[in-house]
Amino acid sequence: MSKYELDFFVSWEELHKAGRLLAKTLHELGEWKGILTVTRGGMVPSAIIARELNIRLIDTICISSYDGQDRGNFQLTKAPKQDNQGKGWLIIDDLVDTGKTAAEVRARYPNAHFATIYAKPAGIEYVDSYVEEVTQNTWIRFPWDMKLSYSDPIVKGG
Ligand SMILES: O=P(O)(O)OC[C@H]1O[C@H](OP(=O)(O)OP(=O)(O)O)[C@H](O)[C@@H]1O
Repeated sequence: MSKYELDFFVSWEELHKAGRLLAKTLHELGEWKGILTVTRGGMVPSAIIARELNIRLIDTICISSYDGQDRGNFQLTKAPKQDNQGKGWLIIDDLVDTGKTAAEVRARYPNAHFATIYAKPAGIEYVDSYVEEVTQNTWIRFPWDMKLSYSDPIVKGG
């Protein structure tokens, strides 16, 4: 049985708004050399932040660990070399959940600034900036994982 009891549905508009809020925070912190995007979840947030902060230098850290809601094999397929352990760079992901991905990435780039849109308590210690905290038992449904579909009226079970 899944340990996630709650669904948190995020629309494109909400994601865009949260991404802009994160960009504002990051802008106030100073100048950034570039973005290291944690694929795939960090790609849309990175696009929003890159546009707002006029960042054109973007690289990827290719890593995955989930198969649906199940934690699968941890796979790191690409981690670019960085001068000075990532100093002056932003690392962007959509969320930290257990913090395992963030811990792995941080160990490689300890001087970079790790930022996410959402953070759950177990992973929050690895994040320098985030927009919103959600509970550990919540599964976040990002807009790229959803489609519009018909819903029954509430009186009919919708
Ligand atoms: O804090 P953690 O428990 O490590 O979970 C967070 C990570 O899990 C998700 O990626 P996922 O492994 O699902 O890869 P994907 O974004 O390519 O689907 C998410 O984008 C984070 O990178």
